[in-house]
Amino acid sequence: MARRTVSLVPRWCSRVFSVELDGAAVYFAPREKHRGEDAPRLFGDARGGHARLYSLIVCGGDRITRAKFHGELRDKLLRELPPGCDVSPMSSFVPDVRDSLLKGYFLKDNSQGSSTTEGLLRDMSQRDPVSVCSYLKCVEGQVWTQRLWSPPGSPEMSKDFYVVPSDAPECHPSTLNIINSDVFYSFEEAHDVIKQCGDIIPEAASVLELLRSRVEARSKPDFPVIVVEGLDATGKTTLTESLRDALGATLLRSPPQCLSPARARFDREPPLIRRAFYALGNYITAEQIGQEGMKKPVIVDRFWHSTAAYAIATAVSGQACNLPAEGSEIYRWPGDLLQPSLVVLLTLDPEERKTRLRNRGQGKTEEEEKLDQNQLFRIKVEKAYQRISGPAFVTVDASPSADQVLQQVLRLIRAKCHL
Ligand SMILES: Nc1ncnc2c1ncn2[C@@H]1O[C@H](COP(=O)(O)OP(=O)(O)OP(=O)(O)O)[C@@H](O)[C@H]1O
Ligand SMILES: Nc1ccn([C@H]2C[C@H](O)[C@@H](COP(=O)(O)O)O2)c(=O)n1
Repeated sequence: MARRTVSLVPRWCSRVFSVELDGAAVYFAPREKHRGEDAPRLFGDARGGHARLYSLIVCGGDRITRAKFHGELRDKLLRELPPGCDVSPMSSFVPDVRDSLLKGYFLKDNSQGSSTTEGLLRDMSQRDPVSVCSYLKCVEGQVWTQRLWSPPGSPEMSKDFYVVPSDAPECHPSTLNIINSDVFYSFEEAHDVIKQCGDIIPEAASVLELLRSRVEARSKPDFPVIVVEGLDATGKTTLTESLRDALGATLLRSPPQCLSPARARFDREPPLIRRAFYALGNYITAEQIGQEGMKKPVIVDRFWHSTAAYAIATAVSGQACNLPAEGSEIYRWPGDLLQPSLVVLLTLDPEERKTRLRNRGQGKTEEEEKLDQNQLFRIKVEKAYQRISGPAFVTVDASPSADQVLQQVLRLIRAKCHL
């Protein structure tokens, strides 16, 4: 992936657009010249050619504003658009160029009359960090143009571009902005995001306060550090508590207890802010590991694998093959984060996991709910877990009895950590 960073003032004709329909992406590009290609069916399918089509791309403003607005935009559209409007996720990007992804929505307006939609678009284009384009069928056949939208009656100054189909890029567009927007590879990068949120999220101050006295764990702990990972209800709590007792170890968690009061608030925030919060949680836990690991073995319930794998699986839309391939820099371990001696990933047949969830009968977080319903998301989380590089990593089948799983993991720890 090229490292060039692209300006946020979009030059549409250097970009490709992608609209997601039923989990598959349709790619097209606005170009100055028309080379005889038909526009993608996305345009031709508009009812009798009479639907009004728009793209709304979030751009301008700082990254916190953009992230917050993108999170709110879909709700706003669904709430305020008249019946007969379809809204699909959309993005605009420069193929294979990092940080070039801008997110938004494609709007197909089949409603009677255009005043409600146009009123909403006018307000948004004047007030919000969003760029609105409209699409027009220009001649017979399937030739469409894209134009920066302006409210009816305003002097039209923008240029028309032909809409031509475009090939799928080598890197899936949703992977272009993952680095330091969904996954953070240093304390500083995550810290900067939470610092920038101080004005809008009161809880940010308490998180920053906890980090003020942070001492970076510089030396390797004397005792082994074993992280247990896995989807919810795979048996992490059961296993980590048994390991603590069997090894006389300290049991820690990420995010640590001290972040619990702020967690629910950050869980409601868009990925940029939410993932920065979890990333910082790992640094606080790392500090605790540094201290406890000088006295006895340390067992950790979730750590950086969880932060990265859930973030990547959420950011990458569509099929699991859209995930970056093994070896991608997206899966690298942060250079300034303590590496455990061993990471144990518990895997479980989805049906057995559901049975355990049902039997446990506790409330679920929104992300757990999504995991349960969405087989594809679960596959993406598991694949991402397995591709993360850095510390020694082993997968353990968690379907045998709790004691059998414990014995198996103890054997692995003894073999790999010389305990
Ligand atoms: N090996 C096992 N065999 C059968 N049931 C198990 C086993 N391990 C754990 N359980 C049961 O499965 C349920 C989920 O286990 P546990 O709470 O340890 O999972 P978890 O991974 O910590 O979940 P979460 O991440 O959601 O907190 C519990 O009711 C637990 O008693
Ligand atoms: N170190 C961590 C721990 C958790 N998360 C996120 C990932 C999921 O959204 C959720 C799962 O946690 P649980 O419900 O099992 O407490 O929290 C993370 O990103 N990093």
